[in-house]
Amino acid sequence: MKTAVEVSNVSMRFNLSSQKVDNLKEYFIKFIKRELKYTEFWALRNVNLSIEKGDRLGILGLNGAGKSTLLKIIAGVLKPTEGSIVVKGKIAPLLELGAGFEPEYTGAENIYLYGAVLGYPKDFIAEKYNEIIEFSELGKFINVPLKNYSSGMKSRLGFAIATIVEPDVLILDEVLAVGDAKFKKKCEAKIQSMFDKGVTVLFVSHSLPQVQKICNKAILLEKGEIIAVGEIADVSRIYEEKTS
Ligand SMILES: Nc1ncnc2c1ncn2[C@@H]1O[C@H](COP(=O)(O)OP(=O)(O)OP(=O)(O)O)[C@@H](O)[C@H]1O
Repeated sequence: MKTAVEVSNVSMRFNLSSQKVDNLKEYFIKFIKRELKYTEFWALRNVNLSIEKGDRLGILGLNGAGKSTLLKIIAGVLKPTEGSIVVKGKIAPLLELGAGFEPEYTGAENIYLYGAVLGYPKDFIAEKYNEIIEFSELGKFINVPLKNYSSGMKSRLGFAIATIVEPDVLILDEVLAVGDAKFKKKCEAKIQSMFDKGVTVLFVSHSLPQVQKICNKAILLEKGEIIAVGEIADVSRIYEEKTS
């Protein structure tokens, strides 16, 4: 079996501001006077994980357990405080669609911008440009600034750009919003076709039935630490015990 994703000793620290700063001026004054106080908070602690090629891994855990933080680190959106990540092949992070969009630029311009954020070369985006527009069904709105899009339109464009590669690793969030029911169906069909090709999947969800339907393996996170890892049936049992 080949490894698709290797997470080694990953820890993530956030500095939680423990006081209210009302404006930028106040922030700078407090900053210079060294009056800013932070509480250190470790959202992930010493996470080690090896995901085999073709595995579909569910990430389970209560609110605040660190699930999204782990996915963002694997997707390269967040840099871990400690540890390292290796991802083999192309990755399609379907997390916060369009988080890298620029509101003042048109949809067409954002295809290049967001494509660059996802690490696609310019030539590749140019080649796939029409396909992206076609999938997004934005028609003439593609030349309108993003600030005039509805949230559904933004996520449609985000999905169309993020799935233009044939990914080796697909990162999915249960709460992924991709527009109306009709467009959602089209996205689900696209995701299913990636599943059929044997893509490696990382899936975050609070719905155990949904995780059981999609995944063969799972991990259970608690307060930033992995407390169970293995076959979906075994981890489900532990998760049910914890949540009942
Ligand atoms: N940018 C940030 N700054 C400070 N704290 C953060 C930041 N992002 C996440 N956290 C904290 O890290 C912890 C883990 O958050 P994360 O979003 O990974 O949890 P989760 O398991 O995905 O939760 P949920 O099920 O509620 O979506 C939380 O306590 C959260 O408050």
